[in-house]
Amino acid sequence: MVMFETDFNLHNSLKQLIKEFMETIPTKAMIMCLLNSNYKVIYKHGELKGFDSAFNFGECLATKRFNGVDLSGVLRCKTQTKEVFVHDNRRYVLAVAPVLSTDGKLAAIIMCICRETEYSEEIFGAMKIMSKTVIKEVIDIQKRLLNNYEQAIIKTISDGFMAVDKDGIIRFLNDKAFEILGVGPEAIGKNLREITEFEPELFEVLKTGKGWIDKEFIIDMKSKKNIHLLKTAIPVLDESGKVAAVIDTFREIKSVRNLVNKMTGARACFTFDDIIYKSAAMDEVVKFARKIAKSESSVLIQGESGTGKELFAHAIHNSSNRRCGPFITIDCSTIPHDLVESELFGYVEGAFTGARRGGRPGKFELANGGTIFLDEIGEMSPEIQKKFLRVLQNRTVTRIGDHVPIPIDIRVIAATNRNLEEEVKERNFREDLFYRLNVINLHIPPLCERKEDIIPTALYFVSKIGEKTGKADAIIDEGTQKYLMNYSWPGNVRELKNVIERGLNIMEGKCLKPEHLPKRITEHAEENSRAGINLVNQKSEFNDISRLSLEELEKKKIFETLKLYNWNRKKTAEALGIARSTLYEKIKKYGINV
Ligand SMILES: Nc1ncnc2c1ncn2[C@@H]1O[C@H](COP(=O)(O)OP(=O)(O)OP(=O)(O)O)[C@@H](O)[C@H]1O
Repeated sequence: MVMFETDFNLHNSLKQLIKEFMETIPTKAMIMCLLNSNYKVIYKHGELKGFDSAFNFGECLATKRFNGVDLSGVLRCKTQTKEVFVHDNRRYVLAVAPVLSTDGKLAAIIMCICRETEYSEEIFGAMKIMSKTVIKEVIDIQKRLLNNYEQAIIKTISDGFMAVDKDGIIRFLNDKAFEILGVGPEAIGKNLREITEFEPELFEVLKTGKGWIDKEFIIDMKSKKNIHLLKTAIPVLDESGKVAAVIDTFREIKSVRNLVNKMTGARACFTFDDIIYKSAAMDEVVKFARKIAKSESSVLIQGESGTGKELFAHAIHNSSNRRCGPFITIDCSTIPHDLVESELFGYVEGAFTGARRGGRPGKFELANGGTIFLDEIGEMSPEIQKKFLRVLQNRTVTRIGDHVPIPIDIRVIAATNRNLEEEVKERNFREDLFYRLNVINLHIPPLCERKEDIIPTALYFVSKIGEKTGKADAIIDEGTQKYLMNYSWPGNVRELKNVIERGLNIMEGKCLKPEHLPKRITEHAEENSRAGINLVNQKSEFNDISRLSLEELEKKKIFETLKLYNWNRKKTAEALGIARSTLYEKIKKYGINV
């Protein structure tokens, strides 16, 4: 861009000068033109009989000859020259003044052709002045431009910027570099070794001329310890190809991570406003979660699959003081066993004097300054549980292959649909880890225990999912609502969401009807009514919800087992592990039609 502007300025200035000069010349028998560095005529002033028509300087000069005059010498020597030549039995003077840029390259050519009788040394002198004046002017512009650009770039880049000369003397530091390295302007002029606690690898670059791009370092400065950086070092060579300086740009890894998190979506998307409920049970859970969101303590969220554990984890993070930090999710059930360690703790590539070069950070490091959400924590292997406990105790992680702990500042939210207390009893889950995680416990009740939430949540999904398909104002008819209420929702809110999405996809009008529901829901309701279970009409949902739901579950279990064993009571009693007489009593109690 700078070059383009420079050429543009150069050519414009030259055109102007040629024009002004030609206007002062009384003779008409003269042409002065400007050629670019590819020998193409870009400007022509004046007239010369016999040369005007079909006169193509570009072509002539492409062969570096003009009317038999060999110009290659002039252009090669890059000095101003003139020759006399004959055209149509007349003698002409051809004068050429190359315009050279600062690095000695051909930037343009001023060329003049005139009858020998019209020629004067002033013309030649003027051409010389033109080429010199302009180039000086342009160089000044170029310098000014470059200076402005450089300053603007260096000032505005969010990276630290350091220039070190061939002896390792710091020649330049920008404001960001002062901030990151914890040094002041007095560092300029000092040897790099004086401000670091190790032999800086930049000396290697000065020695070998080999730089690097985006390498990770943890460095200790005299003024500041443990700076975790991503660095790029570019050697600057002099004319003879020797390393004259190194330009070192760097940024703090936390800012790199913030950027990565932003780009890769390692953010919590939901807030408490996204949690839909009407039930008193859920109201209590949400109120409690809002209260503990600001705390720094670990949270263990328990609940069946699809009840919204992840949703709560997002909402807690977004209401916490860490909301601007990363939110990193680890699904402990899906990371391949042999990758768990490197995923969680990261690894190093190799170590070298003073500074440590990193391989890849683990999820704990990525979560630094934010929240780590460990989903399905119950699936974590005992070996990893042990290592994880150490991270929580020491608040540091050590990358695989390294021995230096990296301090981390994270809040842990874990979730499971297992009964973790039972897992502890069964020795599948470490007790010490359980207590560390279970500082705050949140239990999300299954959807079947909070029937008042079914319809509001279903309507919410209609408007949310319907937005994309133009069915946001669809209604759920009464019959459909009854089916939804009578179903037991083993997949909880996730299942409800899927059912609504499916229904919206297959329905044609504006009303979600029973035929738009999956068979398992309508059949289930019919079975329930055959079993004498009518969940919708149960009046006392509020009075003693836990007792009623237990009974309801028992009734359902007996009905399903009877159905499974083709209404054979002996087999059913055996399968349920109860006496046949007890089974008869229950069938009678619950009014099941067998
Ligand atoms: N109360 C709610 N209001 C609105 N949407 C909800 C609610 N509860 C759950 N959802 C939605 O249901 C789906 C499942 O929720 P989520 O993934 O949080 O459940 P989970 O308990 O973490 O499931 P799993 O144990 O299988 O990981 C998500 O799309 C979520 O947004």
